[in-house]
Amino acid sequence: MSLFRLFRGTRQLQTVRTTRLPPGKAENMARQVPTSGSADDADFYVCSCFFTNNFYLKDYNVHVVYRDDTQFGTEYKEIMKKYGCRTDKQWDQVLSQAKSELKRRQNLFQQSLERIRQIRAQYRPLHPQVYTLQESFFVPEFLEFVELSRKSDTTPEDVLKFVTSWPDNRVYEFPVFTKQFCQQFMAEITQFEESDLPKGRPNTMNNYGILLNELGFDEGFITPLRTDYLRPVCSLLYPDWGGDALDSHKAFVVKYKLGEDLDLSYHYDNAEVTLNVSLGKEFEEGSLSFGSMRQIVQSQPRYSEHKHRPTYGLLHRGQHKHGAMPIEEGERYNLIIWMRSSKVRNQLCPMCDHKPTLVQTVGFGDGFTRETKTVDVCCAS
Ligand SMILES: O=C(O)CCC(=O)C(=O)O
Ligand SMILES: [Fe+2]
Repeated sequence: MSLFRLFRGTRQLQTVRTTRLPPGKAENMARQVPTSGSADDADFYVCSCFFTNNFYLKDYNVHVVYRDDTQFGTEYKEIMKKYGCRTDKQWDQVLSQAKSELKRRQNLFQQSLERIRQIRAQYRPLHPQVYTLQESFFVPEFLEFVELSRKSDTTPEDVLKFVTSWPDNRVYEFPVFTKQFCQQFMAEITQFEESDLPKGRPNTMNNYGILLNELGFDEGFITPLRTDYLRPVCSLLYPDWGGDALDSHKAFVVKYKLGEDLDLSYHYDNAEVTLNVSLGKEFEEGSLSFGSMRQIVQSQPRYSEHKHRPTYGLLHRGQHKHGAMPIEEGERYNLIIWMRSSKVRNQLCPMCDHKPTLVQTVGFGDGFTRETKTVDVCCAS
């Protein structure tokens, strides 16, 4: 199997939607049915800014751009003093953190492939059935909501009856999974977390949490969840953010616990639309706080707080800035799906605000594709 397929697992295979098939059978079908060449079959890329922009300096809780030592010194030496980086020794540490972040990113894809190989060879799932999406994982309200969204004459107003909405900020909440599914899924994640196997973390702001593609969830679970269930909903709710053309994703679980990560800094996602489902376990506080859209600079942004309710999902625009407030008790696990639309991001990379410069990668990369020119047959002579 090529490295590319091993990494993404979705290039040639696609799950057929199954209704309550026995787990083993559903899994076999998911692995055998070839796709018919959908948009999701495209080759995906990262933007070259992945190797320069948005480097997170943990000690100072800031994101920086690092191109080389000279640019970095000119742009940041003075600014960083405001953040408490005052001595030469502190500056040397900052510089070395930026350089090691560059190295980490350069090695990221190769290391991820190595982890995937090792996990495939050595990990024995606790609940093999949770790797293949089945309708029994969903609550009936969610299925009804999706069913309605799939109909061609359904309007956004029709589906809003199924969600709690904050129309002024376009955040939507609705029930997604059953409690039983959430428990089994978290048990699976916990078993993996406690194993000795290597783990890829979702991003540099999270020290815990698991990348789901590495564990083998993309092919049979996240991809069909995105294409068959979330895309119809997002087509209606976010047509302006490529909701009808969400053709790749990055999916992971975040975890917060006293003594580990408690919260997540204010940020925006590298996504057009994000689904954030609260899985449990038991926790106090830890709400999601939304501010303004990335492109809008407000001196006093209005924040709105959204409480996580286990089994419920919050859907929001990726570039809607948000942060997770600290938990005060217990453990909180959330399934996060950053959904990307190449149609939107090929025009402007959300991380550098330029037309993306494509760099070959493996898997979904950051969801950019090479644009194919279309010929308008009416005008062609
Ligand atoms: O912890 C949460 O609920 C939010 C996580 C998040 O925003 C992210 O990982 O992008
Ligand atoms: Fe986020």
